[in-house]
Parts: sequence; C-alpha cells; structure tokens
Amino acid sequence: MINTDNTHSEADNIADLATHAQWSSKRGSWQIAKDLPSSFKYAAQGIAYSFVSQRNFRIHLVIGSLVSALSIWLKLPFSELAILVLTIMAVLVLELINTSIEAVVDLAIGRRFHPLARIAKDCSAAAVLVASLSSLVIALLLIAPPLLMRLTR
Ligand SMILES: Nc1ncnc2c1ncn2[C@@H]1O[C@H](COP(=O)(O)OP(=O)(O)OP(=O)(O)O)[C@@H](O)[C@H]1O
Repeated sequence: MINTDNTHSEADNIADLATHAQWSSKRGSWQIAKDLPSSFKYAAQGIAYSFVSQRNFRIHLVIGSLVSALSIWLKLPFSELAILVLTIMAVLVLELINTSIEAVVDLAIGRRFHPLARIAKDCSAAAVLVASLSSLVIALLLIAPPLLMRLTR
C-alpha cells in the first residue's frame, strides 16, 4: 500500500513504489526462485524440456557440436571460433524462446484455432529459421576455405 500522508518522505514513497511494483510483477508466479542455484535449476529444467520435447533443438545441438569440432580440427583462429559459437548459441537461444512462445500460446488458448496464435507461432518459428540460415552462411564462409585447403593438400 502506498502511503500518502506527510509522515512519509519522497524517498520512502519511491521505495514503496519499487517494492509494490516488484511484488505486483511476481503476483502471478506459482513459485519464485529463492536463490541463484534455484534460478540455474529452473533454467536447466527449461533446457532439458526443450531437448526432450523439441526435435529441432536436438538437430541444432548436433549440427552445432559437429561444426564446433570441425572448426577446432581446422585450427580456426579464436576470433572466428567466437563468431561460430555466437551464431550456434543464437540459434539455440531462439529455439528455446520459440518453445516458450509455443507453450504460452497453448496455455492461453489451448487447442482452439486462432489466427493470432498462428501468427505468434509462425513468426517465432521464422525467427529460428532466419537465424539458422544466417548461421549456415557464416559457417560456410568460415569453414569452407580452410576445409578445401586441408582436403586438397
Ligand atoms: N492454436 C492455433 N491456432 C492457429 N494455428 C495454430 C495453432 N497452433 C498451431 N498452429 C499452427 O500450426 C503450426 C505448428 O504449431 P505447433 O504448436 O505444432 O508448433 P511446432 O510444430 O512444435 O513448431 P516448431 O517446429 O517450430 O517447434 C504453427 O506454426 C501454426 O501455424
């Protein structure tokens, strides 16, 4: 409750507002991470759920691991390895967000058809596709030349 009488200073009111906003935003949560290890545990649960339930997540993980192994074998410079790691992780991150959006849409409308649900899911899947295509192009640009050199030596 925000106090409006004169015994409260401006700073007290701002502190009250901050506390109020913090608790309002958490009101809908069933459970709140109480410490850092709990936050990591919930994040790990999200990764495990995506791995088990999403075929595309597993495919991206396998391709990402192969590309990383190939890059190390080719002894790519650290800067190029960093670019590859960034693009592989971007695809996995978007796959996780896609899974999250699908779950939220299903939670909101269940098994009913809705054009907005279709748009939300299609755009979220499109984000993964665009990131996958761009990471494919980046991988080809960085890996193809040294691989060809190695194979034709
Ligand atoms: N409630 C809905 N209303 C309208 N269209 C829907 C709805 N649910 C799914 N769709 C359509 O079906 C497609 C597949 O939805 P689904 O929830 O099965 O995703 P998915 O196959 O798991 O996607 P991804 O392969 O990206 O994980 C969506 O992209 C959307 O076009």
